[in-house]
Amino acid sequence: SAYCLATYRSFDEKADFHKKATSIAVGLTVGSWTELPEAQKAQMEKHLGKVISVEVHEPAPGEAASSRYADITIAYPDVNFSRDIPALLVTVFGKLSMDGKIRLIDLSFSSDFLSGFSGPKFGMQGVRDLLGVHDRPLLMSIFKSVVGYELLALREQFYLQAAGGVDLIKDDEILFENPLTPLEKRIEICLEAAEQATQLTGQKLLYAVNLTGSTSKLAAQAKKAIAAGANALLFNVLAYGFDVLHELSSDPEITIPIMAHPALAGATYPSPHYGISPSVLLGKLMRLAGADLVLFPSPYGSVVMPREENLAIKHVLLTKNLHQDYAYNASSDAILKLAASFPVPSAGIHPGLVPHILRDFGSDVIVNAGGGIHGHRMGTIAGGHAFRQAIDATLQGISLRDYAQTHPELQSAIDTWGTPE
Ligand SMILES: CCCC(=O)/C(O)=C/OP(=O)(O)O
Ligand SMILES: [Mg+2]
Repeated sequence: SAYCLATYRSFDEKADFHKKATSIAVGLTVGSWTELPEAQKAQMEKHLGKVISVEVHEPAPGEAASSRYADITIAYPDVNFSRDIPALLVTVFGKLSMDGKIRLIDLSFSSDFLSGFSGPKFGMQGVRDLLGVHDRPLLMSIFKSVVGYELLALREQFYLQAAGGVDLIKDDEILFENPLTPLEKRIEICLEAAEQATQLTGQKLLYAVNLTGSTSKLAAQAKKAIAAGANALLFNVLAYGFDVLHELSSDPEITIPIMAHPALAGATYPSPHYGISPSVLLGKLMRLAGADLVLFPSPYGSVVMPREENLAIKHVLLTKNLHQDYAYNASSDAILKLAASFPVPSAGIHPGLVPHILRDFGSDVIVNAGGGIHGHRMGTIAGGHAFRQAIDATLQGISLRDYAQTHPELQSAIDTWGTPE
């Protein structure tokens, strides 16, 4: 049979980690092993978890005993669970997530398990194709201060963002269905504004409207949005669960890209001793569940995630396949290639940070900002221009300060937020 692999980082001052690994492998699969009669063992073997590796890290001299840990990899027979993310997560980290200082730091999937997932419907390439932009990073802006606003105010704010040359505009994740700006109306006025802006910029534009409401109505709500002309969806995945994203992304009638927002991720990824690593939570699982674009805190903004974690997310969102061809995964010929998801490092991004973003992510990235656009001293349109100028300069290998000498919007952004260069 084939296996899904989970790697944990377990902290314990004196545990026998090999013993612990065996108890995890048995406890989360067949329950008990040594006491079983031989006849039963033969029958249960295919359900038995296997310890793949245990790497113990003893504290260095002078280091606290509490820093002792082991990285433990366990192979779980995929015959033990159904082809859905809840089944996998409950198997590999359900009860175990509550059992002391232990963190899920990696997951890899058997081809059989992956066969249950078609991944992102558009992915990075598909989003680029929709916009007709293949030669540079994309630029996205975020509505700011939307709650309590009337349609006209929203329309105006949308137009100013679009006129600044952004490629995508997203609702803020805290904008829900409300009497002032109901979904269909919001879509109508924003797409009108988009058309008006396109006459100025010549650019196409995606507007990711926030898909909200009760889970049972989400698919219908998405189709209502599409009927109203929506061309992208924003979705607060973690508040609903990965399986809801999977349902939406695999629905053939949902024919527009889905943008995954990381809201609530901070409840799970930050601790080094507990929870789930960002590359799993905001990387592999988002792509597996079918997110076309994935937002996550950048290493340099206001809500910060360590740079190595950002780079790990980038890797798993873009890598050619999520299948780990392991000795235990017999069918290596059916390696599936899920479409790559667009990385969107976010929060506190301003034009001065563009060189860092392109250094870390290259061109396959979406530069995303709310305050960094609306907070521009010369106004929102200038905010978009400043970002486009920063991207152009960086792609040409010109320093922002030099480029700013002939580009006032960029100069003004540097005056306000500086640039680490
Ligand atoms: C990581 C999510 C970022 C987000 O939702 C958001 O609204 C960012 O806004 P700014 O920090 O760019 O103003
Ligand atoms: Mg937001």
